[in-house]
Amino acid sequence: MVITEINLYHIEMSLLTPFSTSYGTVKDRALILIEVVDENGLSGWGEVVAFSTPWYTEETIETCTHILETFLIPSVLNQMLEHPSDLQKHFAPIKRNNMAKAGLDCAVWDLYAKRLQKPLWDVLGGTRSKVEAGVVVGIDQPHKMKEKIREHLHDGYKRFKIKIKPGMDYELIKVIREEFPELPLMADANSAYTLNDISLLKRLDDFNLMMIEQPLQSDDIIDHAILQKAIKTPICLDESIVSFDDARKAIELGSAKIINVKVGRVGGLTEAKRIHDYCVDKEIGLWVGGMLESGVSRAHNVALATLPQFHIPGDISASARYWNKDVIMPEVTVENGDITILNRPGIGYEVDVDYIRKIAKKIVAHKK
Ligand SMILES: O=C(O)CCC(=O)c1ccccc1C(=O)O
Ligand SMILES: [Mg+2]
Repeated sequence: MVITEINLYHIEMSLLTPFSTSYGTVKDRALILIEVVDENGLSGWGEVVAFSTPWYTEETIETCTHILETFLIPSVLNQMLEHPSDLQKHFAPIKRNNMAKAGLDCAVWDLYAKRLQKPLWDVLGGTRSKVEAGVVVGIDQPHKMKEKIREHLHDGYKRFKIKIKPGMDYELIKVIREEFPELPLMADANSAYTLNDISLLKRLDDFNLMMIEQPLQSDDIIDHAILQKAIKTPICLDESIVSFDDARKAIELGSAKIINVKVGRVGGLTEAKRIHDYCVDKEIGLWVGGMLESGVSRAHNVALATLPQFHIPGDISASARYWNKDVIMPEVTVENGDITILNRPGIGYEVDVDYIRKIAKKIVAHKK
């Protein structure tokens, strides 16, 4: 296939409820939707999930725009690609900038599957016809967090993640556990602790959490290995894993028993699948993470989650959990805690281009 045109749609959507983590709060979500068009006029879609500020990783929407327009798009436009994994050699001279790469990678995977007239989940090697949905409750007053959990339980979600931070940890989880003793519960610290907090982190073993996500700093895989030896709760790494090699090293060191795979963080579906395949042999638990993203990226996440090692329900919730109106048709829905896979070519959901054009702050077309 030859990509003859690449369009960047800069959009902004307001979250229905602000989302708070140990780093801060997100309310208005800026995103870039990427459309790649082939020589036959067929389109594939991807999304840049970086935030406006570098709080989660070092990338931002602005750095991604720069890297895409100056390096990634020129390296791909009008090149012959046999398979989406051919992008890796075009990306190789450009270090990191994974969210910029992932946006393009996902668009090319969607296009590739559409050209084959096959669903993306099938082309990726998925084996499930539905995926289990989990949900995240941001940091808030404990009674409000419990209220949210009650609502989401009612909606059927199968795994509950709460955000924690110093001062909102032991007592918070305790009050939640008192009301929900059997809840499949986990906590995400977004790097808010250090090894100085080891006694507190040990005490969290009291709560039978499914896992604790990214308790220590992003690059602390050695410290995470020390912590994992000291606590019973399985450690799940998020921010620390930005590549296949990071996953390999963290597993080798014993820094985690579980990995949260985010397509954006690792640079696309090709790298995500490599991590997946490695973790099958190593018996590492896997789930698909979320980035408060639009339906385009949610659709890619659903496809990825059909791969066999994704046994744990991910941060893949219904569109309506985030947005008044999503950019795909139909929206992603959760029924009895499951998202049913659509058996249509590519991501399976239709992108609402009219709506995107209407809300876009800027549309930039690239062709030679
Ligand atoms: O998409 C979601 O439902 C929320 C997922 C989430 O927790 C998150 C959202 C934005 C940035 C980082 C994280 C995280 O997993 O740490
Ligand atoms: Mg996380």
